[in-house]
Amino acid sequence: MIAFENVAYNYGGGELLSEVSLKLAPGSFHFLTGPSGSGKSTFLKLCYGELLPTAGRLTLFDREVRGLNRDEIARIRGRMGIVHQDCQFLDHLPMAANVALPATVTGREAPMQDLADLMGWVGLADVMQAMPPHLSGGERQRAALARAIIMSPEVVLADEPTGNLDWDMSLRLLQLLIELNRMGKTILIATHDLNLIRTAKQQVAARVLRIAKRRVQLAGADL
Ligand SMILES: Nc1ncnc2c1ncn2[C@@H]1O[C@H](COP(=O)(O)OP(=O)(O)OP(=O)(O)O)[C@@H](O)[C@H]1O
Repeated sequence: MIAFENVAYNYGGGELLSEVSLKLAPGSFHFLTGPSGSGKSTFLKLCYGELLPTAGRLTLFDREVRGLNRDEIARIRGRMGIVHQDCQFLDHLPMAANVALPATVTGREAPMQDLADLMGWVGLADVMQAMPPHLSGGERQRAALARAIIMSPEVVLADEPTGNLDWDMSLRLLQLLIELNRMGKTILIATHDLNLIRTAKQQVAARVLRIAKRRVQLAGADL
């Protein structure tokens, strides 16, 4: 589904990631961890085609990304749901409209009932008509997850989705991601919260990728 073969990435100041070779299989659950600045967001951006490798071969849904045109990359990205580190919303639109935006902009408007079901699933049924500035951090993160999955992606990539949340809210968000995985979605979460990883591993066969010294490698069972 996502396959790195000897991939490197370099923003121009020397290699940030080197010799990355790994595969994310369909239905798998991965965490990505590593120190601040080690390249977690960069790795995720490679996974969704925002950045292209500066060396090596990266395959997304069986397509080598280098050589794809913008439309082809956009189609691949349409099969992925991305929860960004800073979940931004359009402040002049109610939450339901914000969540529905990926559907609206592609002209495939989500049926109102589907939208209501999705908002209910993330626990935001009561704030569908609220404006974004009135939401708490936890509500915003759950709305960002809802927005990421409204187009039924096969893969969900989340960049520090619990970064600003308290533990209870982090667990709630984790639970939603575990449920998505049980529905068959491939999940990759960048986080430096080891407690979150340990908690998840009690419930799913999550594997942990760790970035260290520019390499991305499977961490041992010590986590
Ligand atoms: N567009 C860019 N141009 C140049 N350097 C960049 C760019 N984006 C990120 N970097 C640098 O690449 C390194 C890795 O950044 P990245 O955001 O991938 O790390 P991270 O592990 O996600 O960090 P954090 O945990 O703090 O979010 C950092 O040193 C950062 O300054």
